[in-house]
Amino acid sequence: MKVTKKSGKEAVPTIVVIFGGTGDLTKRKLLPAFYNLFLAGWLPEEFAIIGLGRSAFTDEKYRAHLQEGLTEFSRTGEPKADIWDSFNQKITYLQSDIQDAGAYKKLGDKLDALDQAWGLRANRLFYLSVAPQFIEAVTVNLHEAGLANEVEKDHLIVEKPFGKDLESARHLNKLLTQHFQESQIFRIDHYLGKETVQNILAFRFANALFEPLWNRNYIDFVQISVMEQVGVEDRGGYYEGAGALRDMIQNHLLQLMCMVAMEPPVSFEAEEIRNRKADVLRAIRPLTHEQVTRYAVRGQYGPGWLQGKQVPGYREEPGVDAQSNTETYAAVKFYLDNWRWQGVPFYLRTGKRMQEKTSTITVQFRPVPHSTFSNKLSENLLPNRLTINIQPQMDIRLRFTAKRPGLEMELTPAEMVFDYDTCSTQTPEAYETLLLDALQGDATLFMRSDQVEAAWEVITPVLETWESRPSLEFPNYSAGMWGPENAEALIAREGHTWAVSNFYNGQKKGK
Ligand SMILES: NC(=O)C1=CN([C@@H]2O[C@H](COP(=O)(O)OP(=O)(O)OC[C@H]3O[C@@H](n4cnc5c(N)ncnc54)[C@H](OP(=O)(O)O)[C@@H]3O)[C@@H](O)[C@H]2O)C=CC1
Ligand SMILES: O=C1O[C@H](COP(=O)(O)O)[C@@H](O)[C@H](O)[C@H]1O
Repeated sequence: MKVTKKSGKEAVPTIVVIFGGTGDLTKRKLLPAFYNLFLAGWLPEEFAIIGLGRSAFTDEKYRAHLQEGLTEFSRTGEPKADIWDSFNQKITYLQSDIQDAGAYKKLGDKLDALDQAWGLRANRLFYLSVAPQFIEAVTVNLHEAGLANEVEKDHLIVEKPFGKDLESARHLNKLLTQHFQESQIFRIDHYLGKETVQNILAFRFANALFEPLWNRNYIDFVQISVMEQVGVEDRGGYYEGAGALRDMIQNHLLQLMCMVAMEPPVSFEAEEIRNRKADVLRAIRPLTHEQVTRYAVRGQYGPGWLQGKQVPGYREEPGVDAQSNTETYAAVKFYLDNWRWQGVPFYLRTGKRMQEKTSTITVQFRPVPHSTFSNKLSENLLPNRLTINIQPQMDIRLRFTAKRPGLEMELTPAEMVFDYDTCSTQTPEAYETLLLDALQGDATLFMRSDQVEAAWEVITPVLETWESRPSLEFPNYSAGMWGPENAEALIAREGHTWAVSNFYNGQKKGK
């Protein structure tokens, strides 16, 4: 077994209990992540997974069900028979209803039996891969059954959505902290586990080159775009009550903004990193309801064409109201009231059914203060720009201006690139990183209660304004476009334009 990337600690003997063990997330993400950690030698010898659900499975049938998911969804593909055979012996199933206190007695017996067999008290990681309405039942029952009493050893992972507004998030935090210490609770935001997202910390704080420029004196604006090609798929029921602002901006995009805007941490300790990120959220200038129309834009996709195929509009998707007011696109401009970022706009946008899938952070530097070159030559003089391509293209590229080789003085944009494709190591999935951190008790990449609440506070004026004024324009963009037209106006007001991914599938795509 290997030691951790951060502290040099080994993952200690652990039993993972998955509430929602028969659900989609377990099959699609959690089990493949645990399997790949096993494959790569990260799991301890004493390791077990207990899946829970109401569905009737024997241990054998449950393992076969998970194996199907592994074959379909794991980045390493179909598991090799001998490796799967040794891994699947670690998995058992407990048919039970979350709300039935008696089930926790049976769970306790299973946990004790494993501890006895191993001759130690293993750590316990309870994964709440269930709808939020079950959080109360799980926490109360775990507490009353005394199954998670060891603060240092027992942890809880809580999935999104973490509330649907500030009030419900506060309520959830209260429920959780009634029975658990904050240090035991890992609130997951899978974007923080993405390889390219973690690299923002390395890029910023392991290089002396960029930090002196990383402020209002040199940076013109920052854009964070998470564009998806998929529509709402079969999640209409959930998405109708969410929308792009709650589903993506409240969590993933604001977390990305924190990574870009945070002050240098003193150490790589979880609390230090999380404090610096919370500072960013607290510094975001609150929007008034009047400002929302100028600072935020919403959209909803209508029918359109994607990759040569006709696709339905959002209102035609299963589980969606024919008059739905839910936004599938959101763009917001934020300012930070602190010394570093005063006056620098941060543009955040996300949408479904976009022309391409591309998640990108663009940091645009100010233009040169005076052009040494003639007007004609300066036409090619673009401001420096740092682009962090998060997915699917994974790279960091810095645009600068160079002399085109030749006898004449001609300027041309050029790039310095760190391309993940050139690395020999396979990129782990976000859930692999996050689950390994959780196994090692490292909360750095998880959300603390104050961060979650601060993020809800930031978007509350937008949520309230949009909910109180249904859009009369929806649908206002066709599937396969880049979102509604007024998203261009939002940024054009400051003389800026949205950056399109300039490198995709190996093809250069304009400036
Ligand atoms: N799927 C995904 O890709 C993502 C999911 N999430 C979040 O993860 C959580 C789980 O999502 P997902 O797996 O998709 O949901 P599913 O609807 O696929 O699964 C729900 C799970 O909850 C279990 N369950 C429901 N009621 C009970 C009960 N009374 N007692 C015991 N078990 C119960 C079901 O088991 P059974 O039917 O056997 O009783 C099933 O295992 C949600 O909070 C979701 O928002 C977050 C990001 C992505
Ligand atoms: O949390 C969510 O994220 C996905 C996008 O995740 P990605 O890793 O594929 O970029 C989004 O589709 C979903 O609506 C949202 O709930």
